[in-house]
Amino acid sequence: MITKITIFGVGLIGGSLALCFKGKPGLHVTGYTHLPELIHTYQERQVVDHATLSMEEAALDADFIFLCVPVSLLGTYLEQLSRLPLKQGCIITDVGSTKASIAACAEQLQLHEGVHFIGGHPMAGSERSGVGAASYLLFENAYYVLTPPEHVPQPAYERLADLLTQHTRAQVIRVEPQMHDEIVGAISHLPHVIAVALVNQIRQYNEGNPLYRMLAAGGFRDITRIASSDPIVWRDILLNNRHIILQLLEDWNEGVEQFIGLLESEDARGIEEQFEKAGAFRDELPERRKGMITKLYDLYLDVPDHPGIIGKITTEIGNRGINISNVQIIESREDVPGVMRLSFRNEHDMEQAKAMLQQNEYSVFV
Ligand SMILES: NC(=O)C1=CN([C@@H]2O[C@H](COP(=O)(O)OP(=O)(O)OC[C@H]3O[C@@H](n4cnc5c(N)ncnc54)[C@H](O)[C@@H]3O)[C@@H](O)[C@H]2O)C=CC1
Ligand SMILES: O=C(O)C(=O)Cc1ccc(O)cc1
Repeated sequence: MITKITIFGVGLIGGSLALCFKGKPGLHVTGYTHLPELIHTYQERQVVDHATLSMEEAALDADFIFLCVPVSLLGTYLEQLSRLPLKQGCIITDVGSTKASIAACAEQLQLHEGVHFIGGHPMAGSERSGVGAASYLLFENAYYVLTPPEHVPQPAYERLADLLTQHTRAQVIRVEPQMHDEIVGAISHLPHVIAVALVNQIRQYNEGNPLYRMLAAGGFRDITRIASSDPIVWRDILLNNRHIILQLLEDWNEGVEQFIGLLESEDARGIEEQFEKAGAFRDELPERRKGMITKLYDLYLDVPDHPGIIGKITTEIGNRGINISNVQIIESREDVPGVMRLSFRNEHDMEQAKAMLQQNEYSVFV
């Protein structure tokens, strides 16, 4: 028995899902696009088993349909699917970053008997977009939120949850749509607005003096990476969740006012307290990077500006039989690698790597 999976919109998220499923025994992946030129791209990148411009063909015998298009198009796709003949037991799901509106839309539509809609949102992604940025590792160890309506039978929910758990290696979690939008509004949508506003503030200063861009350092890059996210995808998310985001921005303004007060009154202790409280909360955020679920032990080292140095360091550690679970280069300047973060699964490995690096005269800090 072959399980047929159809993906509408094979971009960053749709393409990453396709790569998780493609080539697995018993699974067949079809990709739908409205753009003829993308058929060739999908085939060239071998991201799907079959690519089509026909919605009917894509939907006809699918066991699972994933809607992976921008949020403003999800309702239209769902509505079109509700009018097509679908396979008995077919599960339609989406990956949209907001959940209340598509849940309401699904409730209004009359899906065929035995066909179910279950909202979904993988809590992983990037500032990149398009199928070229897709990766089968994207969802590993991330949360994958599902928002099933109450009337969806448990076996249908479990079929989808099992498919996702097994092939994306994400952790499926069930959340109510409105609560999803409130929380994701705060932890994802608000930060995107702030990053974009901050970059645009500096961009304007830079028009008068290009030193702003030249001197922009690691902290600025760290907190503004998501300002490079896709404008269409994010236009849709923000408009769709605008009521919640507007409330969040009011709270944000209160925080800004509070800071203004602290600076005006030269409240040194108050400023320290803000950093202390924020640091304590942030340091406790769970690490859920790819390839790990548990806490990681991190080492930082200054990377000298030599060609091949990163490979040399990781090889030296590997040669001692020490497993590195993650490597990240934290850019502090645009022209040199900067600081390298090496993550280990346990303290023993970290300590061994630290001793070895220090013996080799690297500047290491924990
Ligand atoms: N970007 C991210 O990090 C994340 C995005 N999402 C959600 O995933 C969905 C897709 O976003 P991405 O994959 O990032 O975007 P993307 O731009 O990489 O992919 C969008 C896909 O939709 C297709 N598409 C665009 N306009 C279309 C139209 N008019 N008709 C038919 N297809 C159209 C594109 O061809 C492309 O395949 C969005 O709903 C977004 O909210 C969810 C989690 C993370
Ligand atoms: O790149 C990042 O850090 C993100 O925030 C990715 C992301 C974007 C949109 C989502 O709905 C979920 C995750």
